[in-house]
Amino acid sequence: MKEIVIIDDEPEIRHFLSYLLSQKGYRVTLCESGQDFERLLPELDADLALIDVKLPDASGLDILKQLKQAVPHCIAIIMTGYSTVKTAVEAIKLGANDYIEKPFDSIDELEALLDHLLNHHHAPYAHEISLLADELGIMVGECEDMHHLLTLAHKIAKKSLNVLIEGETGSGKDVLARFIHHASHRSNYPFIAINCGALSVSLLESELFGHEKGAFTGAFKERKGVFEIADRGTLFLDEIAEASPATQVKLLRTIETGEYRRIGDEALRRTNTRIIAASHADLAAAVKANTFREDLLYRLDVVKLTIPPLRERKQDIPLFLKHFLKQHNTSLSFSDEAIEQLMKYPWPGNIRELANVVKRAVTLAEDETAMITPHYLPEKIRLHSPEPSVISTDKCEGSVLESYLEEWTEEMLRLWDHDCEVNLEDVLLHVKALEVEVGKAFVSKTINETMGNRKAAADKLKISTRQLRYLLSEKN
Ligand SMILES: Nc1ncnc2c1ncn2[C@@H]1O[C@H](COP(=O)(O)OP(=O)(O)OP(=O)(O)O)[C@@H](O)[C@H]1O
Repeated sequence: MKEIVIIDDEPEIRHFLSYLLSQKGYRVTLCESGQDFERLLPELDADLALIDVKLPDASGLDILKQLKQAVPHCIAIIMTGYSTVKTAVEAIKLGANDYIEKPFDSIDELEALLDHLLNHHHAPYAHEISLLADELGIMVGECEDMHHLLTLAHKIAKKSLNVLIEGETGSGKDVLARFIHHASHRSNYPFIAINCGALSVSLLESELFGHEKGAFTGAFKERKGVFEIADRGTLFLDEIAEASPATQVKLLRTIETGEYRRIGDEALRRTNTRIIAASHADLAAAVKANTFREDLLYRLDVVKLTIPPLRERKQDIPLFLKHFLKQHNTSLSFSDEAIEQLMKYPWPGNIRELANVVKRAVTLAEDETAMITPHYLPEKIRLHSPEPSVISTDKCEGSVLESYLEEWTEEMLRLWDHDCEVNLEDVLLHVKALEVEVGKAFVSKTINETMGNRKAAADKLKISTRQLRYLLSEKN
């Protein structure tokens, strides 16, 4: 017989759960305080624990840690009130299997959750995650941090919580947002992605909230906004840090109340959209720099998922290569030397950059060879040495630029001296690489100066944010 322990100081909750679960044939043990739990712990061998997040003499998180240490196989569910949802998410990060909100909305759902957890436990979750990832063309890889991240994303997907995804450019924020949408109960409704950095203030507001006919010059007919289109679905707000202060205020209001107005319309409309926001910039730093609203960050950052950059999960590079080769439907493979070279490169553009490198190599190598050798890799990768000779987006000190320029000049003079056969295309690629790296260095330096505010950096450099993203090789 499966044993369930209930740790809650409210007698009504203990009695209700005890009655419900005994009826279902589970053996139930009750604890009314942290002290009670500690007394029981040495003898405890429960299959499932329901833990109140706040007890008068202990925190649910401490109890969870003790439980996971003493009885690792025990399934843990945190019981929380709305105001403590953030703590519940914290509990999931610490190993809780799920959380439920009190008062319980639906007893059926609670029963179904307990039955599912007790009868299918860990393996099916991993299985469900890998099935969904396959379906969406997501390569999960072997990095433990990524596995934790996807497990957490999968667990919270079914809750109506806003999510904030942080991660460097090209690291897979959009991919993760789609994964959450498809793992949620909203998957039959639209997933809409919108880039807050790519549109002017008025265009962004019209995209978000919609407009009435004649609301502004050029508004020839009425238009739905994405809050309306993604009703009951998911709205992915990419590059949220770049929304203007005025748009941030409107977003905050809609996120808080679920209400909005189309531009040029007085009527109040309602939306039930889950927000997933993403930023490559550190939003906490943006709040400190007064470029992002603290209250908006608080609303968005209910669950924060941080994607590690590719350079911190290089063990996955060979798997990504296979994944992308398969997508190109080719029999080509990478030589050991090419893989070695790819493993040394720091990948400032992350997975997008890697995908582009594979695409380029396949295009060049197809019909010429069966093996992609370093020859088919871009200069920046072939020339890269583990020392910081290539400018990365987060290292933009003058010395790094200087050493890159020195290396570039040396290589150009070598080509010029004709001691080897010259392929003019290679020379021109080398010139192009210089343009790219110098552009990137200026942009990175300016973004650092503006504390991550891309709009301010673009203004300072007298370019558009779209151009800035292009210079950072963020868009194909
Ligand atoms: N785990 C993954 N498996 C397969 N492909 C991936 C994975 N992660 C990212 N990619 C691919 O890498 C590219 C960039 O991913 P994505 O657009 O999600 O990055 P991003 O962090 O949202 O970028 P940006 O900061 O520019 O918005 C896409 O082509 C995507 O398909």
